[in-house]
Amino acid sequence: MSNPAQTVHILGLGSIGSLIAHCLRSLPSPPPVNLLIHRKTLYDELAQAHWTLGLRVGEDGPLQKRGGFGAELVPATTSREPIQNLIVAVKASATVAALKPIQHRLGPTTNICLFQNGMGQVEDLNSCMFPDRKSRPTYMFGIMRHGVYLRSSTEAVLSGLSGSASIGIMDEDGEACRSSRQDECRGPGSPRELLDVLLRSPILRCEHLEWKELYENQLFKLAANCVLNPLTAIYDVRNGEIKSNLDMRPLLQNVLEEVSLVLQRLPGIRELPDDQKSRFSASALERLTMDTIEQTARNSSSMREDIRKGRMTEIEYINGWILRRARELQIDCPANRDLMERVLDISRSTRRG
Ligand SMILES: CC(C)(CO)C(=O)C(=O)O
Repeated sequence: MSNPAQTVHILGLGSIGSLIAHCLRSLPSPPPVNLLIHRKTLYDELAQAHWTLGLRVGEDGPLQKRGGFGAELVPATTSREPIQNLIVAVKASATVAALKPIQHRLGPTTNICLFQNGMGQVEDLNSCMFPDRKSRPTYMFGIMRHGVYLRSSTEAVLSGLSGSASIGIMDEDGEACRSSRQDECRGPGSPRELLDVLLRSPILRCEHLEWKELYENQLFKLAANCVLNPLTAIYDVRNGEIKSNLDMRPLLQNVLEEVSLVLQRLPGIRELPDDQKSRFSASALERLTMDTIEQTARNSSSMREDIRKGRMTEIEYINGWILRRARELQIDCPANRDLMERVLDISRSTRRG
């Protein structure tokens, strides 16, 4: 990917966006990486850091700096250059607002890879920005299982190397690139080319999953986020403390029991044979969540960080998404509702204060 048309644009420089930007610029013969920045203060801070981003592996690991980034201040940019590859790492709730100013640069040949927590963003993008099927970009999804947080706007901390990521490609029907379209999927500027670049990073440890498997993994990650994110935000603790805190265990189990009831009734899951559906049982989700807690024990979750920094959280795309599906399926989910309300209350008071 040395052709400037193959530039990877990154929208959102929180912990995930910074990690991906850093990993891409760490590759041998790295692709051009262009940072699309909304906040003038962040743009100025990066300019002061001579357009470098730092990453520490482990809290006390050495600071590894990477540079050579392009950058555009999005609201002010006059560029009309079409965007071929876009990685979206803004908060789920900010997706449409963040993409609107660059809408004229996106089209059916754009590859948009969403590296976000939560579910429902593609539905939002399609209804608000791409109502016409023919104008829609190719969507890819990334699931991030790394524990990573920002120590400052130009320094990310990866809590360890035990995390991993998964990526998959949807076609316009919501299915993976079919085998008959593999060539189309692999050509220059194709989603597969973007995927191959991401797969090369030894730190990201990305695996490629077919759509069905990716969708299931999104739901597993969502289940873990439904407990980990709100609990760490409400109790103001690091991820690992959930495991040792016995008070939180019953709450965790109640939330996952409701999540399990909802997930098992979703299209694509409810048709599965019983032995495969059992991967969505409450006890299976609890085991997966415990694994995530262990792998990211030293991390401060994104929701806890949002609350501490007085920013909006993604709760409506995590527990909120479960509650919307539950309403359609007429399943009562009091534990999820309660967690969401508590996070919204704390968020309102910290954002006011
Ligand atoms: C995996 C986990 C829970 C890591 O903290 C995360 O996704 C987050 O913080 O949002």
